[in-house]
Amino acid sequence: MPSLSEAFRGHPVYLHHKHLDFTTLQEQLPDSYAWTQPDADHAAHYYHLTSYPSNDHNDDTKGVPVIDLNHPNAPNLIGHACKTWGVFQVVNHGIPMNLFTDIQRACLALFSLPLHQKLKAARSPDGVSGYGRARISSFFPKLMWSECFTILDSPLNLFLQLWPQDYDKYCEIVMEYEAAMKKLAAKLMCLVLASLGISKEDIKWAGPPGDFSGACAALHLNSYPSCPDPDRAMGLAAHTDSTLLTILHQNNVSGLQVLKDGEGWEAVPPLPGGLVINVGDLLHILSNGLYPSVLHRVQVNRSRQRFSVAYLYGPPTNVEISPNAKLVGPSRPALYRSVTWNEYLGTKAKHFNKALSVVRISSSVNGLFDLKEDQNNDF
Ligand SMILES: C=C1C[C@]23C[C@@]1(O)CC[C@H]2[C@@]12CCC[C@@](C)(C(=O)O1)[C@H]2[C@@H]3C(=O)O
Ligand SMILES: O=C(O)CCC(=O)C(=O)O
Ligand SMILES: [Fe+2]
Repeated sequence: MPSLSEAFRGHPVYLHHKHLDFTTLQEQLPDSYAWTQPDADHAAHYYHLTSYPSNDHNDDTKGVPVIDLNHPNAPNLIGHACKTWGVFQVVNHGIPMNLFTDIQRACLALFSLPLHQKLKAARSPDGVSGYGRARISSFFPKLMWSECFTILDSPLNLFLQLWPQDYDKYCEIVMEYEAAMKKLAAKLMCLVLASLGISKEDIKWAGPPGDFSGACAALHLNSYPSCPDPDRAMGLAAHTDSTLLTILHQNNVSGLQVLKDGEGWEAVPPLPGGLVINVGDLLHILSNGLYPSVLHRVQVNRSRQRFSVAYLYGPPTNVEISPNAKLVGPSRPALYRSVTWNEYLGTKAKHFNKALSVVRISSSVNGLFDLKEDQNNDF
């Protein structure tokens, strides 16, 4: 089976911009990072930075759903959240609080290293793991106010380059975190599938015990340093993840926003001990468009560094994912052709937010119109 690290071999992304040393950029926002012009009337619509209104309401009854995984009705609540939002937060998920403290400590240690040290683990243009900018940077003329480490399976090789003497200090934490996420992701998959009326037995790659042990995943550690001019900067531009599910832990600094159909950008406030679950493009395909992948972005702020840890979870890279037979019928034909995660990552590397429409069979043939996808095409 090709590994995730082979997915980009044919689609190298050259991120040849120089600056990454945010510690030297604290006085004034360099033009290369300015997504909006000062005083420009058109600023509000520049690069869709705020082309949808932001909903800053503090109404607890609205906003991204928070779901207690121990709730007897959890599958239905999850199904409703996936259908209407493409994102939800979970509590009572069984991950001990100290694991979050530990992984956030690892983030602080990693991102606090001097730039020349971090660059020893720099990601190669056709590679997946290592230090650098988000791969999506190559689709934008401006730089994002963030840096990241991507880890596939063991962090050992990466950490050996960063801490030749002390490499095992954080290895254990990362491995423990990945193991906990793998277990939680399998549980979430069962709940999501149940909400679609699909059983584990319908998903061959889930394996006979139905533990999804063949799943593939990447751990993506993000840092968003404090920014001298946050209104003109962009932490991470609007994108969907190519995954089945993404499980995200954020430190106690806000910044994540999701696009809600017809309502605009909604903040996803950090919840102590909570985890954000995003529907990714592969679940969008598997659910035949019933659970749309969520467009999300990150805004930065003037005073506090934000860290997030994304567990990007998908099937074995060579398994064909297609709309599940139980969700396809005369009244709802298959909207997507089948793709492997490996192939889809290549499509995403080439077409970015248009990747879903590239694998779409044909909206006009089916007489159906997928609003969400059309929004994505604007980016
Ligand atoms: C498995 C993966 C998904 C991802 C590409 C990657 O190989 C590792 C990084 C992931 C990430 C995180 C930030 C947003 C994103 C679109 C990107 O550029 O890198 C996702 C990729 C994805 O989901 O397609
Ligand atoms: O930092 C965040 O909250 C979001 C990160 C993200 O979207 C990603 O890593 O894919
Ligand atoms: Fe994301």
